[in-house]
Amino acid sequence: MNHSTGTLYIISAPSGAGKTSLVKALIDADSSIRVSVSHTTRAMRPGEVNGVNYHFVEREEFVKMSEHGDFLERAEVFGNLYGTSQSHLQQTLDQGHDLILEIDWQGAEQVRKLMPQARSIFILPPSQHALRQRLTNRGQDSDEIIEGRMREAVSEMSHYVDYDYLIINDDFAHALDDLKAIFRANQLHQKRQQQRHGKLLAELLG
Ligand SMILES: Nc1nc2c(ncn2[C@@H]2O[C@H](COP(=O)(O)OP(=O)(O)O)[C@@H](O)[C@H]2O)c(=O)[nH]1
Ligand SMILES: Nc1ncnc2c1ncn2[C@@H]1O[C@H](COP(=O)(O)OP(=O)(O)O)[C@@H](O)[C@H]1O
Repeated sequence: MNHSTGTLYIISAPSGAGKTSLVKALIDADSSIRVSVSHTTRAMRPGEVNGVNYHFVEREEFVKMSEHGDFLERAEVFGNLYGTSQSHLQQTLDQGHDLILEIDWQGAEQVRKLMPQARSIFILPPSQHALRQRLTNRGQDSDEIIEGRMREAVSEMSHYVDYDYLIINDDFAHALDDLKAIFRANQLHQKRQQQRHGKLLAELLG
């Protein structure tokens, strides 16, 4: 038995905490890890690419997909719909790749019920002040949108207790090390399980 299934990871954080930057740095360092591309009805930001950052769709198309059962999970966040498409998800895991879902707490709850083996990570900013600073410095949202995200941040952050791991993204390099450590430890665990399984199978088959 050389084949092992990848692990599904849920990563949540309030908007602006740095989850997209951390996940990008993680996959730059380990190309075997995949990130699921969600569908959203949100408007595209400058520099975003359809099919890369998100699949940008009209509300009508999203609702149609939802009624068709295309989503593993979906939620309304900041007045926009977001969802994880089922297609390729299991295939990616079966190919042995770890797969990351960057989703909010509502989506995380749905995925935990369906796939209890998923590991979940919550990323916190060092302070609300730093969070506002990052949203402002990112320079992609209006003041009104930033205020809305700050209001939602408190409610999103209150769910961190439900996650397996908590990372404080104060110093970026330190937070990235923590994230890498979680993936590495799990990969080693999976490898060990695989060795055990291989040994058992060899014994069974004589
Ligand atoms: N439930 C769910 N939430 C999602 C999905 N994709 C993104 N989100 C969440 O939607 C929120 C807003 O994401 P986005 O518009 O990219 O803003 P950003 O977090 O400020 O970069 C974040 O909390 C994401 O985690 C998804 O497929 N499902
Ligand atoms: N540890 C950090 N210190 C300072 N700025 C950071 C840090 N991590 C991320 N940022 C910056 O904060 C902004 C928001 O990060 P982003 O990854 O877009 O957050 P999210 O995906 O959680 O909304 C970006 O401009 C990013 O470069």
